[in-house]
Amino acid sequence: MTEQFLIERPSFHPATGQAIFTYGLGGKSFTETLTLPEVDPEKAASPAFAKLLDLTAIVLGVSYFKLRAPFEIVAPNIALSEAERAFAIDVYENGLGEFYARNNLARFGKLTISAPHDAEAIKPIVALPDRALLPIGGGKDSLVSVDLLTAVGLDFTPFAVNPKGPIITSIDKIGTKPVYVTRTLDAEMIRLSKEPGYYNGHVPSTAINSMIAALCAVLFGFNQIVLSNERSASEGNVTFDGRETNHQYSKSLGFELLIASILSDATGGALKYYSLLRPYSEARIASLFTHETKFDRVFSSCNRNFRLTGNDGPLWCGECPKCHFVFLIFAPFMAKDRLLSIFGKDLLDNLDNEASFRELSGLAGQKPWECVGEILEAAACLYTLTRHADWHEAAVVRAVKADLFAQYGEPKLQAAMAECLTDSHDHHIPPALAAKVAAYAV
Ligand SMILES: CC(=O)N[C@H]1[C@@H](OP(=O)(O)OP(=O)(O)OC[C@H]2O[C@@H](n3ccc(=O)[nH]c3=O)[C@H](O)[C@@H]2O)O[C@H](CO)[C@@H](O)[C@@H]1O[C@H](C)C(=O)N[C@@H](C)C(=O)N[C@@H](CCC(=O)O)C(=O)O
Ligand SMILES: Nc1ncnc2c1ncn2[C@@H]1O[C@H](COP(=O)(O)OP(=O)(O)OP(=O)(O)O)[C@@H](O)[C@H]1O
Repeated sequence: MTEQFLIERPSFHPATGQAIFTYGLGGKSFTETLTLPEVDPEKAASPAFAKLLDLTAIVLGVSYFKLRAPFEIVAPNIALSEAERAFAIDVYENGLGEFYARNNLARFGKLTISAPHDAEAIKPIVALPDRALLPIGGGKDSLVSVDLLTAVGLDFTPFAVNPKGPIITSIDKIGTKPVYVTRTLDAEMIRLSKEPGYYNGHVPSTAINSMIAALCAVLFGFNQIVLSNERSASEGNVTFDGRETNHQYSKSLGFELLIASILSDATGGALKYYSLLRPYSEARIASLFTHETKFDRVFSSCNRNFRLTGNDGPLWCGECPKCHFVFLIFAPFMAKDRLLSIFGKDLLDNLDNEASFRELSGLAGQKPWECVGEILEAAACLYTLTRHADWHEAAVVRAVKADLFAQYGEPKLQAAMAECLTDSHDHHIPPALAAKVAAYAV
């Protein structure tokens, strides 16, 4: 028989706040659990919540599906509309694009999802107060959103899945009571992913966290989920199997529009989902971050902090592409002593890092499989540093300068920097809020 991935109907238990998700693959059963804060059972009884729970089961399934990546997905007890089926396929194809590219698996356009048809996908409206749930990732981006929402006076509550390290310390500094969710993955899945005969790889974590946020929005009363995804997140890494694959796919604008529509239908139009930082490049976000110093000692964008088992090293490892990229985009805008005190060392004055900066700026290799900005953006920031009093003599800046100029030419680099600092109108922020934020973030 053809191998299938089975997604069972999930269950929710208001008394314990636990949502249980069960999956089947190759004769094995896997269970993932979410533990939410104390819940009003009435809120959990709405058709909107039932629909969101089913869709969450679909999205969380990617972690288990990827062990074998079979072509057939079956969900015999989860009814899906045509739009929801397309959403599910998008999550399992494009959301796992990096996983397929790195494991050389041709799955694009070949996956099927067999599930009953839901003819009434647009659910009755749920009453949700005008409050924002703000996912906090512990890095610079969501903290810039904190600053913007505070400035324009939109009431928000911090939200995190499996909070740890910089997420907790940043939320403590924000000083508003958060909503925290504990997510427990099946330990057998993690064990198997290191065994022969099984695959491992990247999963679309923003899609996962967003579905969990949607459950909380309905249970705890928030009419909007405000992401902090930058415009650079829409750029892919490599073309594989005829498609552009993107490490940050579920942070892209395309995915944002798709999930926003699915969440809106599930709640009768009550729940909005948008990224407040979509108009901005990473460089622009870095420049906005410099306005506030209170998070300097507690935030980190280094993903080593966010492993399931936590991090026993420094806040910034200083070795990964994400550390290098964030250092690079802060350098043009932040006082040098402040930047050095955040990172604890000068990443641009160490030739061991030259190859990494070359990859980030398109002078070698490919864009790293990491949460980093656009190639041209990195090149433009490096160019700015070649003319910056504090940085033009840094070892890496000197080492790459000639190649940078030869590859791009000064006019292109200057234009790219100007483009980085020009805000885009291609976003999905409610217009009145967008206007207020634009007036503040000049
Ligand atoms: C923290 C991190 O970057 N983890 C990635 C890393 O996993 P690693 O083995 O080093 O550590 P763990 O995260 O603790 O994972 C242990 C195993 O569990 C599997 N797993 C984890 C989470 C999950 O939801 N499902 C899972 O199956 C994992 O595969 C390990 O076997 O490498 C993995 C393989 O490439 C990555 O998948 C891990 O990435 C995490 C899922 C993660 O949360 N990453 C975010 C920091 C991240 O990359 N965010 C992107 C946005 C991506 C998107 O489309 O939304 C970004 O900010 O750009
Ligand atoms: N554990 C988490 N729980 C809830 N939301 C999260 C979590 N991790 C990341 N997010 C959210 O997912 C989105 C993408 O995360 P990302 O890592 O890009 O942002 P960040 O941590 O704010 O900034 P940086 O890019 O500097 O790391 C952001 O909106 C972020 O707030």
